[in-house]
Amino acid sequence: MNKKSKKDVYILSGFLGSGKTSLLKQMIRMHKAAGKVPAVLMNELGNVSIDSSEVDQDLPLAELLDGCICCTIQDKLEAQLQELLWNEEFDTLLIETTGAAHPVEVVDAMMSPLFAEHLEFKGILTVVDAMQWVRRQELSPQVLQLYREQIRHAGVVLLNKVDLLKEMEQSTAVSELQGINKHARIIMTNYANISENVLEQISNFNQTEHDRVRIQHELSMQAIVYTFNGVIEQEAFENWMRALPSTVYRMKGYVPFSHEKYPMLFHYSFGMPVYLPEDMNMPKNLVIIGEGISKETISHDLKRLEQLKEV
Ligand SMILES: Nc1nc2c(ncn2[C@@H]2O[C@H](COP(=O)(O)OP(=O)(O)OP(=O)(O)O)[C@@H](O)[C@H]2O)c(=O)[nH]1
Repeated sequence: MNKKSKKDVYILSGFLGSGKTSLLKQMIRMHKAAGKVPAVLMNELGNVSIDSSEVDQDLPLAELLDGCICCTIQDKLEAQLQELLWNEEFDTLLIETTGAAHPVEVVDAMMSPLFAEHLEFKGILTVVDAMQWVRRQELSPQVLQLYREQIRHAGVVLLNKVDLLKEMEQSTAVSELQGINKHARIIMTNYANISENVLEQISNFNQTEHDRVRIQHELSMQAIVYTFNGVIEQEAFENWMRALPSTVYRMKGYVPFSHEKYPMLFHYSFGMPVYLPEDMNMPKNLVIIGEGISKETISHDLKRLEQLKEV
């Protein structure tokens, strides 16, 4: 593991051909200009990588081919991430997803409790092909639904290829996208050309701690990592879990219950918890993925459960 242990992670989402690789190139340029080293993880559906030749040779690069991060190749993703974290020197990880990926599933696949404490999830940037958006009625209902999901969970939405639209169409498209995600910053781009202050909207890129906390609260999607120091009562944990808002989509990790020798593997998906005993010690990390949730509140509440057990 290198000197800066927490790596900022951005997910680049968007339908096929929308401009994700163009955005990746812009983000690499921006990070380099700020003196940061970005690493790139590319996921493609085919078994040959086409886009990886677009990435500068000197950057750490991992490729996941022949399947989508969010469903078929989760294990490979874990292995690739671990390899990058342990063997490469970098500050930021840029993940380019396939056009078929659901963003919540990608965040879920990426935030493994085995190493989540080394990752700082910054947000999702979704690229929308402006012309395809105008003609979206030609898409199947399933593809249209995926489109909406990619927009709904983004911190920033790029309405890309605006050179192909008339001015009137541009403003209509912007308000339609804002209607789907009122928290996101919607920006019109050509060739995904964004300015540095767009990254400032979703990260602590050159920012004070105060600004970072304020902006994090406004983000659409968050992944929070809590590391337990002590043990907790299962009943108290379940009471806490039941009081969570419905915008917590997913939790997973190893929870140290007072009655168990080792932390238990815990999975929670849209309200349904599953517990599995472990027969060895695992990192006591709990990953919480959702929208409009506060890291401070969650950390405070879980710490209190640990303190309850101490007295
Ligand atoms: N006219 C126009 N073309 C663009 C713009 N941005 C990207 N393109 C073109 O659109 C095509 C797809 O761009 P990419 O950046 O490769 O998009 P992608 O989302 O990575 O594509 P896939 O990896 O195939 O999903 C390329 O031929 C780009 O040159 C734009 O703003 N205007």
